[in-house]
Amino acid sequence: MQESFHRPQGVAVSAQALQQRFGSFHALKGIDLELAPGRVLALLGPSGCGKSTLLKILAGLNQPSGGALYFDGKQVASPQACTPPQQRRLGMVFQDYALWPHMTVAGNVGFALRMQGLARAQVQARVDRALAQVGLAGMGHRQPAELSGGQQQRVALARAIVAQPALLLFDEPLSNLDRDLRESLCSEIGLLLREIGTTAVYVTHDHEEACTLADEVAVMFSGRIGQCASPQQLWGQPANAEVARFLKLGAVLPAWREGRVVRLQTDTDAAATMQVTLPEANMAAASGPSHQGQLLVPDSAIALQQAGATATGDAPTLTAHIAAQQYRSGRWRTAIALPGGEQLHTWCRERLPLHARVAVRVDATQLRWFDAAPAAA
Ligand SMILES: Nc1ncnc2c1ncn2[C@@H]1O[C@H](COP(=O)(O)OP(=O)(O)OP(=O)(O)O)[C@@H](O)[C@H]1O
Repeated sequence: MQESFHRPQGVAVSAQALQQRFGSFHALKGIDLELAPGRVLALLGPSGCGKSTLLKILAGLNQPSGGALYFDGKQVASPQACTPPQQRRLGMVFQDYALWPHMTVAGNVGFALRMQGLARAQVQARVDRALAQVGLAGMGHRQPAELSGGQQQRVALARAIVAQPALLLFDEPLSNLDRDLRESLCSEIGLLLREIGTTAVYVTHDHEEACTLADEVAVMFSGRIGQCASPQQLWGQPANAEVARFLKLGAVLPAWREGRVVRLQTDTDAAATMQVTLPEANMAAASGPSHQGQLLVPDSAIALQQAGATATGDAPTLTAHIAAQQYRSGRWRTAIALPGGEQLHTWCRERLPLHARVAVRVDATQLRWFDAAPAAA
């Protein structure tokens, strides 16, 4: 029986319950997404979570085994029918640039326009404009082999935008470049996307890249979206412990709560328990009166208590030990290990002895609670 899906209005991309099976392996297990025109979505997640598989369905390179995909309210993919890539008005940028080595830069960028039968002068004008937009004005006569990796990726970007696509797709385009170049090109791509206003989907496993570029970030795990939100929301209000762990927001500790009162063991001594009352806003992932679950202690919520200092006010404290320190830009980035092995990170002015026992003051207003999730099907 064919499932029924709604025809989305005013949405550039709408994925409804998308599934992808490869034989018995279920690579996408029901993806729902909506992307407004001109917005940039990053697909972020660990290796093998299904980012590229989802991008290939958007590109028309894979046909979904379930669900439906709409571009501008028109269905482009379902298990029954699939619009081919060349009819989807797409621009694509891949990790390996995929430039034709025997063509000049201008030849590469203008190829699709020539195939569309545009007049020579028109092709030239649009190629020149696209090259200027990516910072390669005047380099159209060069061969790809005469360019650096970063410049080749700019050519690929110019080629993707020159035909004014309705949707731009990026598959880890910066992962072959060194760190400095990655950072600068990433901000440039972000600015360019805002300038041209094209809807875009960008696959990456790099948190910073996702935040720099995207209006929304979908964090994926094992073929599902764990959370889709703005970078600010994701970092400030992670929806579950898996998202918090993946984003490395801090330590995620097993705990117990009754109402808003959370208790966790703070030391190897079973009697040592920290008890805090969380603000209502930090309990969004809680239901029912009491529950076993996990407490996120973000790195930003902790401060090392000076040796010998007495606890101030009723700030809760954890006992931990110094696990490692690295000197960076005049300060020590300090890893603190909690009894269960989880680590928190903070900055110190001074070097501390390795394995020294320390007390860690915790700002309870920054803690977040997650009820233990039922076992995944
Ligand atoms: N054609 C295929 N046949 C069988 N399995 C596949 C196929 N394509 C992808 N897979 C599997 O589907 C899962 C998701 O793969 P995908 O490439 O989408 O992950 P990813 O999140 O993009 O990972 P990475 O960041 O490493 O590129 C993986 O387990 C992969 O092995």
